[in-house]
Amino acid sequence: MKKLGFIGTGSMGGLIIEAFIKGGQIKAEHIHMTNRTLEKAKQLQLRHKKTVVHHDIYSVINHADWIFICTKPMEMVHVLKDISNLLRPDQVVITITSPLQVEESEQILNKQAVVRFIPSIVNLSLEGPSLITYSNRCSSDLRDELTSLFSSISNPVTIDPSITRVASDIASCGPAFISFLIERMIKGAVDETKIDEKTATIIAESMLIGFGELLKQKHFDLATLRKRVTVPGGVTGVGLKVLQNETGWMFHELFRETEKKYVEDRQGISKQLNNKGS
Ligand SMILES: NC(=O)C1=CN([C@@H]2O[C@H](COP(=O)(O)OP(=O)(O)OC[C@H]3O[C@@H](n4cnc5c(N)ncnc54)[C@H](O)[C@@H]3O)[C@@H](O)[C@H]2O)C=CC1
Ligand SMILES: O=C(O)[C@@H]1CCC=N1
Repeated sequence: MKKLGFIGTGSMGGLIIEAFIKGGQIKAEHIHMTNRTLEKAKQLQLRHKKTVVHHDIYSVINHADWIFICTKPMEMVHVLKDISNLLRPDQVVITITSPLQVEESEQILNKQAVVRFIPSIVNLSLEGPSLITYSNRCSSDLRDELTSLFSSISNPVTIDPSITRVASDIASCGPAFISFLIERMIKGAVDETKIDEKTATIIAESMLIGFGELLKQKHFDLATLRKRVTVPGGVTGVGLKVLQNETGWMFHELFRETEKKYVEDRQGISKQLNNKGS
């Protein structure tokens, strides 16, 4: 059984570890992890006693076959440069951030195969998308093995690098965007009617769970679902008209802005790649 290494056990690193253990393909004792603030990794170990906490990244790579780098994008290049001469050729490096392309990680490393696995917070429920890009160094057997691992916690979608930003906006930022919109729905309801926040939140969260389950059970696609709810001459139509007017080009603007941020992040990464010393 493969041993997994984790460099960075913050929000996402920690969540992926939890999900892999819950998914059942990986045993806790096969998880080797470290974090800059070691306490974070130790906290995770309190919940999964058999996981192994290491004091530094070098010890993690000594013990693991597949190594997940779960730091912020700008820290990722430093970590890759740090470990590049210590990795065995058969080890596999898995990055989880969108601004760094697999070819760029390969340039830093020597012979190792690189995979980009962009998770989503929803993967903690062993559901939802993850976005996968395999580098050319990945054999078809390795791709199969990794796809099987990723499938244990998500629905892996292989993406072309050209759609990385928008795919990640939908898959990974999407839960935050949807949460925000639902929070706005609750606030509107509380401000404009007699409902209290707690009741509105209970109803909204319950509606969302049912909504996800309907899609999962493939009763409807989004458009059919909307049409079924919109009784001719009823209230939904009135509400939808408001949404149509108010949302306008909102999401167009959102995707333009995230693209700008992506370009900035890519420039930051390029600078680091060209800076041979660090
Ligand atoms: N939060 C999310 O929903 C998603 C995040 N991502 C990606 O996940 C990555 C991590 O994001 P978060 O977990 O939210 O950030 P975070 O800040 O919670 O976690 C990063 C962790 O890496 C540790 N770290 C940094 N440098 C280190 C080093 N040299 N050695 C050991 N540990 C080190 C930090 O101490 C921190 O705990 C980012 O690159 C982000 O783009 C991808 C998809 C979704
Ligand atoms: O906010 C971020 O930058 C990360 C990337 C995808 C989701 N969260």
